[in-house]
Amino acid sequence: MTDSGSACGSGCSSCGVSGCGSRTEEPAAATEPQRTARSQVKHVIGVVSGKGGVGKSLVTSLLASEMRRRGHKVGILDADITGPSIPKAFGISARVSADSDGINPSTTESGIKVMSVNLMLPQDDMPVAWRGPVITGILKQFWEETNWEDLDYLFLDMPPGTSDVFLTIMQSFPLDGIVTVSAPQELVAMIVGKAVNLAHQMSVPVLGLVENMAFFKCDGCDKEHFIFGDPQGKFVANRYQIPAFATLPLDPRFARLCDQGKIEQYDVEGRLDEVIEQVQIAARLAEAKKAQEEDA
Ligand SMILES: Nc1ncnc2c1ncn2[C@@H]1O[C@H](COP(=O)(O)OP(=O)(O)OP(=O)(O)O)[C@@H](O)[C@H]1O
Repeated sequence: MTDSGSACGSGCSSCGVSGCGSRTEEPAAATEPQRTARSQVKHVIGVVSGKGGVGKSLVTSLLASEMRRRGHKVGILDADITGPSIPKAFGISARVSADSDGINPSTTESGIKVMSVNLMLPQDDMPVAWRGPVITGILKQFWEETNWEDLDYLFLDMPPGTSDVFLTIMQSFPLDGIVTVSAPQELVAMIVGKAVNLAHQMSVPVLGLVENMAFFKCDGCDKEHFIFGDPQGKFVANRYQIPAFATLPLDPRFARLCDQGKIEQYDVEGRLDEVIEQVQIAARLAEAKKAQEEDA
């Protein structure tokens, strides 16, 4: 059992929960090196949600677009293998190509590099009915063999929930931290707590919480309507000591721009600034730690 007893699957060799008194084997190395010579990814940030359909892919797309707008070199790895929605949101249909050096990702209009299983399938409505071990193998291959070139930030659109695929990503990708996405119902807030607790147990920093669909702004009266109930995000962020908090409105333009493949055009009007600041702080901390290790 773990300290809390909540995340134990008895698989000591594959479990990443730190501080477990029952561990008999150390987990696999936390970071696999990238094999392709054409990749230099500086920082990896996961975007997670305890529950499906709350807007995790949307938040991944908005964070990546905003970082790109600020001049960073950005990539997205669509790790939601069974429900990949990133290519559609950015209007990418060109299949990825491969050469002897590795897989070449597709590029969005503003220059974000994207790798997704949907960019390898002959048709984008072809289902992916693979079990966990196959999916985790593919994700590792995407990480190790994609020619990302130089990237400042790689965002991972993680699968929803806390499945075995989620656990593998938390263990085997060199994450600087995660951003978690929730919606304003109590149920969602409770499930966010599970993902956050798991991240804490695995020693992955939780950098920010984005409460999506927090309110709807009416054209007629310009008033904010809390149609899904009272916002929970601020309370959840305080409770789990998450340093940054942001809200996004329920906005039909999101769905429209995603459908049109033009999500890069959405202006978040500074709503994600606090979260982005924490991402940049985590990046600086990781760089300082790396420099220290190299000096030692
Ligand atoms: N704030 C919002 N306003 C309007 N539509 C939204 C909003 N957030 C998300 N949507 C729409 O809801 C749908 C689901 O969003 P999204 O794919 O980002 O969720 P998800 O959490 O990644 O889902 P899954 O867990 O299934 O991967 C999309 O069509 C998206 O355009």
